[in-house]
Amino acid sequence: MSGRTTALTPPADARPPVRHPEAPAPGEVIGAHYDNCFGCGGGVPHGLHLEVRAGEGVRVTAEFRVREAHQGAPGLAHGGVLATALDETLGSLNWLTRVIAVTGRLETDYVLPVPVDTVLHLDAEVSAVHGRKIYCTATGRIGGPEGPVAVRADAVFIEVKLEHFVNNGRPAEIKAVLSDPDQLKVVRAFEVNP
Ligand SMILES: CCCCCCCCCCCCCCCC(=O)SCCNC(=O)CCNC(=O)[C@H](O)C(C)(C)COP(=O)(O)OP(=O)(O)OC[C@H]1O[C@@H](n2cnc3c(N)ncnc32)[C@H](O)[C@@H]1OP(=O)(O)O
Repeated sequence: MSGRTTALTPPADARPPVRHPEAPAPGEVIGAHYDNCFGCGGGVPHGLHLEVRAGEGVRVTAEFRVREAHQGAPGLAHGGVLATALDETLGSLNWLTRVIAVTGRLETDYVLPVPVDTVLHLDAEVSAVHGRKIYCTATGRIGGPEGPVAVRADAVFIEVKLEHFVNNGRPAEIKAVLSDPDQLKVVRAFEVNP
């Protein structure tokens, strides 16, 4: 990290993140948390369809192919879409800690333009935890997992309870989720870690 706002710097008494004993094994694909999620859901035709894998420790990797629907400038990915890819990858870290958290702050650096059809190789990790604040970073590389960094982000996610979604989501979608057995498995994964 460099030149970051104070809010993105963990305080001195922050602690290292803890991988949950039931976290997906390294290399395992972390499935979509919601079919209609713009970042990972299979039910969104123009979505990112991000495929995320668990890594070692509290780390994930992901791939995202930029498609025509993701353009900003002609032939280039929209910056907001790239921020979404970083945000979604960071959000997937929830599955390694089994702590449910939402983005509080996301600061993004755009280093290289990303053409349509490029595969963005993402990785993200939690660097520190302080109370409900989860400090994390992500990078997106092009030309391969070891290629040059095209985008990167530092973020603070804030731990929330399931009520955050139940109380704030549109009732129709909440009702549908709570009556879907597959979706309930996602909810239960977090209920075991209150
Ligand atoms: C039935 C449903 C099934 C659901 C199944 C599971 C679904 C799993 C979905 C996962 C999805 C992931 C997808 C990708 C990640 C998104 O995109 S998440 C969506 C984007 N983010 C949001 O919508 C969040 C909107 N913001 C909020 O709701 C509220 O501001 C927050 C973030 C919950 C915080 O509110 P709050 O709980 O009142 O927090 P508060 O007590 O004021 O502060 C707590 C601490 O956090 C710090 N803090 C608060 N806000 C910030 C901030 N913006 N920046 C820095 N620090 C902050 C405070 O300073 C405080 O620090 P301490 O004083 O403790 O040191």
